[in-house]
Amino acid sequence: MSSYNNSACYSEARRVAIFGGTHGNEMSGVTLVNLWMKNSAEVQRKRVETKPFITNPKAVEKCTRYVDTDLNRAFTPENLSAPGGDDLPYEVQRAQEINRIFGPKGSPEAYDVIFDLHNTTSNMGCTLILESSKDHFNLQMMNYIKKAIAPASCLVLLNEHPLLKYSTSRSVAKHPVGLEVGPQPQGVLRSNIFEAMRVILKHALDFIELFNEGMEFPPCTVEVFRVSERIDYPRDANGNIIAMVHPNLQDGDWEPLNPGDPMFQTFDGKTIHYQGSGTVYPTFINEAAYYEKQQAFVTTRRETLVASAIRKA
Ligand SMILES: CC(=O)N[C@@H](CC(=O)O)C(=O)O
Ligand SMILES: [Zn+2]
Repeated sequence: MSSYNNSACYSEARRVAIFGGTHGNEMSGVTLVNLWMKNSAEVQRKRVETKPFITNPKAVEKCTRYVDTDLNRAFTPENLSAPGGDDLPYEVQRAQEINRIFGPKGSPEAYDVIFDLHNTTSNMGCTLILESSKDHFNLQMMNYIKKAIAPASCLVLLNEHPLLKYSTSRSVAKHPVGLEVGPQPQGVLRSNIFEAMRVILKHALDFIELFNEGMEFPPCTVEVFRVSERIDYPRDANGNIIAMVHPNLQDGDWEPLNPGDPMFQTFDGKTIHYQGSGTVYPTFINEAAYYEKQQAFVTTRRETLVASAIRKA
């Protein structure tokens, strides 16, 4: 019996995957997953079967983000059901394979949890990315990890924006978790970033083990940063970028940005100010991979979510 009158039940989370190389040039995830594929003792738990998996081996081989198209945008219903076999773009074929192994997406057979390991060139520190504010299992996991790593910190980015949300590799799981750690240049390994990622994974797996052992987690609150708006670089009539991230904003991920604050600096030295309606928390500031996506940074708004008590069904 539960000691809380409002606890959410989730089935045991036995099948867990750790994805690396969804982007082939994000080296912490690639390296950790390769390491754990050789020897997975570190990521196994008594009641958890963990499968480390390289999702985009061709991109890893070439040390590039992707070969034909971004794998972390490819898990749409259209792609996952597209006929065409070998004629499809490589990442669409790969998405279908991953969906067969770890999904099918949205079905009871899908993996319980997928951690997808990413690095960013932005100064974001440790960031966990969620896709739903209603997944109390994941919210409890966030609370557990935050407490376990204190006084170090990790923030939670909530991407459930109707237009800005995308179809991620991890979205085939019942409980998708993105882990984004930076700053780390593309194709580069930094020991501090690698170790930070490793520690988060350890606590995440400990949480799942405790849950599977039957531990009940009391209600809690979790601070999240909800994706609000995509901000592009200023451009001329031909679409060419005419300004850079302003020095005051550069590396200022998660710092409040207020109306009137400097945002961009044109090549001839003019400052462009933020014109929004209130305080936002910018993140993914000057991420290298987002130039092709016309995104200089995203704004987020801070909110506190309530997670119900959870226990194993
Ligand atoms: C820099 C980077 O690749 N970020 C990830 C974020 C995520 O996993 O949601 C992406 O755009 O797919
Ligand atoms: Zn990535």
